[in-house]
Amino acid sequence: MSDVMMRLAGLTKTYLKGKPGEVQVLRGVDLDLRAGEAVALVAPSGAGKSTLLHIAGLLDTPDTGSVEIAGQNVTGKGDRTRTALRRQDVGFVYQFHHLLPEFTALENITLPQLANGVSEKAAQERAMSLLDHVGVAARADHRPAALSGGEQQRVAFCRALANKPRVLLADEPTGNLDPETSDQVFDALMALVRDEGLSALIATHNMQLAARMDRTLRLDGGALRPVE
Ligand SMILES: Nc1ncnc2c1ncn2[C@@H]1O[C@H](COP(=O)(O)OP(=O)(O)OP(=O)(O)O)[C@@H](O)[C@H]1O
Repeated sequence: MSDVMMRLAGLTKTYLKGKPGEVQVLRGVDLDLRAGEAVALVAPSGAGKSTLLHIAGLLDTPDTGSVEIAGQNVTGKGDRTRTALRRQDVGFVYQFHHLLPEFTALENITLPQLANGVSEKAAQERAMSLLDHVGVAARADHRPAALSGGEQQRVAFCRALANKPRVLLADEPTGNLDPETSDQVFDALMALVRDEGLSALIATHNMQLAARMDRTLRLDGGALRPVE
């Protein structure tokens, strides 16, 4: 189907295969993430949420099954191609921001664009527009240590979207914030996702945040099931 932005089909993953401690984490994960759709991923701790997000984000490979992004089958491609596709098509947000401490907020968002061949002027314009969108433009020249946790996470969202990915993957993007800040920062993320027309798979333990997305899937027993 043409409106499927990311298709995961029959993904399996076992750690320590044939060794003591073997763990079969994914046992056949299927997901069609449609263009412009935001899907919440909920999972008990240890169910394999990070494993799934890393495979979807081309940071790891499945044992079997395939990952397709915008109709292109990524499975089996070499490291270099997968890295290029990841840079171009996928934005990643983690629970902790992972911003570069020695660079300002603005620089953290311009650097990935410069690495992708964007001109400095265009990169800065894009960065400022994103920062403005999430309400931290006034903090553009601050380094991460001089920003609040919520501001750091907003900057991390901007960085993830800097290169205009088609798919956003997020692993507990507001998980380290207090509930009120988490709510506001999550609103900023959803506004970005909607306005940029992104397809998003966002892991959260918070069912109220999950309810703001288009649908919710639970990862349990190695497979995805809808949550009503
Ligand atoms: N490299 C590895 N080698 C062996 N076992 C691993 C490895 N990575 C993860 N596991 C195991 O696989 C299971 C799933 O791990 P994963 O990190 O994907 O879970 P998770 O759902 O993200 O957990 P959490 O919500 O607690 O972060 C866990 O039992 C974990 O201990």
